[in-house]
Amino acid sequence: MTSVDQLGIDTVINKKEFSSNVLVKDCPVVGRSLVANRPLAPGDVVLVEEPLIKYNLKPICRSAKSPYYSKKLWNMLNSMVRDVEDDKFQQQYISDPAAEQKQNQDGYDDEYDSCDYSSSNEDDEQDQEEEEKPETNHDSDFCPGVPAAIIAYLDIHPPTNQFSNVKNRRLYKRDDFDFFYNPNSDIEPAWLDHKTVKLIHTVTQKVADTIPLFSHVDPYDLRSFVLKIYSNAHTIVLPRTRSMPTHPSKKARREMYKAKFGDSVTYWGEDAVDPPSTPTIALLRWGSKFAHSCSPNMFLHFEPNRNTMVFTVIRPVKEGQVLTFSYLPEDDSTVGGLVLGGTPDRRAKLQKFKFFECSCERCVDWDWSRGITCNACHNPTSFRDDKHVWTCFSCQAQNSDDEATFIGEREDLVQQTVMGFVARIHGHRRMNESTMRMMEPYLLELLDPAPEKNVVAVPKNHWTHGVIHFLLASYHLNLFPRTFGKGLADQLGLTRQGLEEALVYIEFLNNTIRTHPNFNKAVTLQSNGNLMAAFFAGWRVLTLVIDLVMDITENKYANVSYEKDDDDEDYEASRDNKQDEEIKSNKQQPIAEKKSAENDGGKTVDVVLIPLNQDWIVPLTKISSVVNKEWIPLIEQVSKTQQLAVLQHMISQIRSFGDRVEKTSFLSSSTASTPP
Ligand SMILES: C[S@@+](CC[C@H](N)C(=O)[O-])C[C@H]1O[C@@H](n2cnc3c(N)ncnc32)[C@H](O)[C@@H]1O
Repeated sequence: MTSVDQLGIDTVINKKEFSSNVLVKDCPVVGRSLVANRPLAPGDVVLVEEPLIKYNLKPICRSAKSPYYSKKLWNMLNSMVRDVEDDKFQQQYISDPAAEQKQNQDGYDDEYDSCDYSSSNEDDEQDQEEEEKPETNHDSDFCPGVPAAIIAYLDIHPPTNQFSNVKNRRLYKRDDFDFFYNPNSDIEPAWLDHKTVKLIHTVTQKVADTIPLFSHVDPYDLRSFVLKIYSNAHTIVLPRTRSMPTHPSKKARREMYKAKFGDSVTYWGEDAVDPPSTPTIALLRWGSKFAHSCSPNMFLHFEPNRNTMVFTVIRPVKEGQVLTFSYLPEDDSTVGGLVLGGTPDRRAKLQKFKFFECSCERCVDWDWSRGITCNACHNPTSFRDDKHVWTCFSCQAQNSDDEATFIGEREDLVQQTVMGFVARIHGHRRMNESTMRMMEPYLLELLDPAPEKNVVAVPKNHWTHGVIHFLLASYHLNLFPRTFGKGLADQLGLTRQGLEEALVYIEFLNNTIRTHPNFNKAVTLQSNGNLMAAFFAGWRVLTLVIDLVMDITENKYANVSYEKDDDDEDYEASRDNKQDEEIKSNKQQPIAEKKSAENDGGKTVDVVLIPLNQDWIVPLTKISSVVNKEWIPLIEQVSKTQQLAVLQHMISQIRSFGDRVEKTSFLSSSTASTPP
């Protein structure tokens, strides 16, 4: 074991804690890694470090971060990557038609949008959507991207003449990059069979040979730099930079984002109130030495104000234990697809972009987020181990992949469909009207297919079952009421349905992602689960539930006294809410709660509460119980030293929501038990 001080800790901000908390060790399986030098507790900060290099994944103009960028160069590099990719794809497809389908399973982005649900008759809308496709298929922001890495290389080895005016350039030492691991085909020729490695080799050689700006570059050095970026760098999502004084309406919008924006775990900085702009690639000297785990013991966030990456412990770590974080994004922009999804998909992604077969505790455990229905006893309790054998925990029947129900084409189609909808609701794809209209019946059909279709229903313990409920909840609690009105949604029972769907999703996250099932107590393998991934994925649906409850249980007229004017259209329009009517006619008994007045310097006002709809009490109480009792105490421990503003804001919203559900359901039951 080696002390980190011996290897140089210039980039580390918390030098003292870092060198006392960790040691460098050659470990079995994960190789050279950082291990705990003493027992660590949730909330302990292991490393605060400044990136050695940082650049935009998709630069759009020449800037301090991309001084060598030009549109022409960018297009040239993208077309080189595309040519090599197309070439490779053609060769592979000619020799192996099955590879075409496999190719599409490697990523969860646009490829996952090719399923038949979008075969509606509105061609014009489809055309518009086609135009939105990015210039190259980046798979996801997780993929570090070859063109941006090639441009970033010029920061380290700048061209001599034309760019002598590039200012404030950081000077790198010759050996700055020797510290990083990369797959080296000179030592292991087998790397030449790896698709991404091969692509990087071909493109970097072509760049050095043909682009004058790179004529001074050693192709071998350029190639190993790009491979090092792929193997070691992190993606972070930064907010848009603000150079103008903030207009009050923008400030209000930022406040709204502050409340809503819970979607990027890689960016949890204190300014996380603006929507994110371009993803940024950051290479850390010491941060790159932590191993990956899909059930990690640390959580990584970026602090833009200090330009530092922070690694915080999220569960107890014993002395000597390998310190891990998730190389896969834990944020819910890839909801279900990666950290929430099945082991083969996570492993494929890590193999494709990080060049290793993941052997973390979750990947070698039973694949808990991919349960299927046993074809012998018909219970949804059959799971696959890392030897690819499906075993039913109810009747012990065993099956191979070929014999397992749902696995194969059906699973692929369901995954494509749900990820296509997720990309439209929360990703970069637009939700057009026809897609929205057919979303609900399509998803319901997946859960309960008509017998004549002769297809398997999505199994209860499969991650897509959870994500389908997340999508349905988003539809019933948000999309439908926004389009057709809250009153109609409520009248049709869709709000209650949405709350029940939200509960299914939260329970999936809690029972499968935050912890793992334990059907068979004799099974010794049991990974720890991923609290942060469950929390961030849950936030998307929680924010809808919280908004609904906080809005509908507050009597907004209680503190407003003005005479009704016959011409007051706003007043009339607001009367279509059934519950407001009931309050005004005093059918229900309001109680009061204190809250900070939003526009009044933190002054508190009395909020008059409205009893909770009886039908909603059960799902809401269950949601609140899972989140407030099982998640929040742990999240509070994690944020104890860092006090991350965004995390704090989420915690306080969830706490207020729990409080409101409790008070207004009490009010509802006391109203119900009062004789008329
Ligand atoms: C970013 S590097 C980590 C530091 C590296 N071991 C070094 O010496 O610089 C990533 C490499 O660590 C190993 N590794 C990390 N996490 C792993 C995991 N969960 N399973 C298997 N190998 C892992 C793989 O060899 C991977 O290519």
